[in-house]
Amino acid sequence: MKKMFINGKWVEANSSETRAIINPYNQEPIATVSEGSRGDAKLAIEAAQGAFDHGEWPHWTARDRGKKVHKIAELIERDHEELAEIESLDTGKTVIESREDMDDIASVFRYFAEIADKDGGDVIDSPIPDSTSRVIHEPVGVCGQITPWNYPLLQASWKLAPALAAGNTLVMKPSEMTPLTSIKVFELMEESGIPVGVVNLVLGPGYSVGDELSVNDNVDLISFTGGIETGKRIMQAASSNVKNLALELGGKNPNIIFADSDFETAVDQAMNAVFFHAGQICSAGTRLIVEENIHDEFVNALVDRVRNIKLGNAFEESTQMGPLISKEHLAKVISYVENGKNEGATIAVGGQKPDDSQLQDGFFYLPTVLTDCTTDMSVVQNEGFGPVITVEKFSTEEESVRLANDSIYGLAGGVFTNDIAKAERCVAKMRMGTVWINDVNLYFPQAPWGGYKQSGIGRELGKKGLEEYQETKHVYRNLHPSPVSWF
Ligand SMILES: NC(=O)c1ccc[n+]([C@@H]2O[C@H](COP(=O)([O-])OP(=O)(O)OC[C@H]3O[C@@H](n4cnc5c(N)ncnc54)[C@H](O)[C@@H]3O)[C@@H](O)[C@H]2O)c1
Ligand SMILES: C[N+](C)(C)CC=O
Repeated sequence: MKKMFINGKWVEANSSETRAIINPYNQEPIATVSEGSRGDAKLAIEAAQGAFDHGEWPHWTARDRGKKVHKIAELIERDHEELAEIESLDTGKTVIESREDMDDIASVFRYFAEIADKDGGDVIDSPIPDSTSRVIHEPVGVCGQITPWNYPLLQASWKLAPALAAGNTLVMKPSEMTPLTSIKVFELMEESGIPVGVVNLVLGPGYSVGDELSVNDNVDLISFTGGIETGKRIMQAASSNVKNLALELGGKNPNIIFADSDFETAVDQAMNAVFFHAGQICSAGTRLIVEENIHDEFVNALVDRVRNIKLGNAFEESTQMGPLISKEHLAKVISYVENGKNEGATIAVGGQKPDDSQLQDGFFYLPTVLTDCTTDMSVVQNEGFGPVITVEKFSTEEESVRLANDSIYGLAGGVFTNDIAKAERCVAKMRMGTVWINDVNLYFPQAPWGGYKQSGIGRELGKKGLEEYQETKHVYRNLHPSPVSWF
């Protein structure tokens, strides 16, 4: 049985409760893990608080913290294949995708290890004679970190690496559905020799463990990645002690396809945008906005290729798309497409579970293209988080951007055109945290990631990703102290 990591020890839940973790490809159990509760979260917060208030970690030099974060990267690189296999068993995503995730994860630890000691603060030109003024960075304190099931370890790495590089202590709660790679990385962090109490892992549900991290007065920062409704609840809970707050929420991401784009590339990337990991990606390009004079040709080419996507077991080389995460999520995707149909969308391909007898034990849904879509439809406005793409038409550049921005979300989007001036005009008007020109779904540690509008607050990755985990202190020094004699 897999346990939780609290104050340097692997422990069972106080209640002794457990949870079975299943493979979404065939519903077979792959592990049993401890199921923590509010009391376990409180113990972990106490441990993190002790390590912050009385431990050595926040006082290590940034260079030494960087070395430790490099060590964690080295251990992840050593166990790369094992981690990738666990991630695929747990999520159903192809092992090729999981291997790429593990490369990205090691790079994230390397990046924050590198920049840990690169910004020692600023010297200010003080406007007051005979004084000095400087700005320094300090860790925020105890960080609560809550992660989703779709990219379990990748999203964890975006939180763990900067929090550690900045000198914080932390309690992480992974999704109850996919905790296995997070457990393994906590084993690696223990092996790296990180001081006791600095990193703590509590497993269990959001309503108890996640809520305790959000509401507890001894947590100084809550960093959450997940759905918009949960994000709103966490924001309210975090007001209890005015916590620092970082929210990475959902997206309903448009790709604008102009007639002058490279046709084959645009069709190919429209598929990459949405069918990786069966569309269970926050930045999945689930909305195609296609110039009307190529609309029909584009849809035909897309549908021809979508028909041939191979569904299957994550571990077979020929598999291009795995299952959805759970029975409940499959039911949500089915009803999402049904709603689209009822609102007038046409199913050009897909729109049902596969017939293939080999896929009946998994939570599979066929890659789906919905045409005749308009911006007011729920399938165009709501995040479905499945392998479903909607197609809308536009006739002018101005209209394409207006449609793209017609959303409560603002996570990411794309523009496909060979007219670079046109692309830049669109980019300037698109209200999204990331815009790709002639590409989709790219992210790397050097560039910040996050959303406009209801897609979130704050940024992960890049220099800003470290700053989320730092307080800023102004230090003013009077070089000639003497009475002011005001009173
Ligand atoms: N913006 C990004 O970078 C990004 C990245 C990955 C996923 N996401 C989003 O995540 C969502 C899918 O993930 P999900 O279904 O796991 O999301 P979710 O909101 O259901 O759960 C996310 C995490 O929050 C916990 N949680 C649930 N209720 C809670 C509560 N009341 N208090 C505290 N924690 C609680 C869950 O246990 C889980 O660990 C999608 O909307 C997707 O777009 C966003
Ligand atoms: C942020 N990203 C793209 C890695 C995963 C989103 O679900």
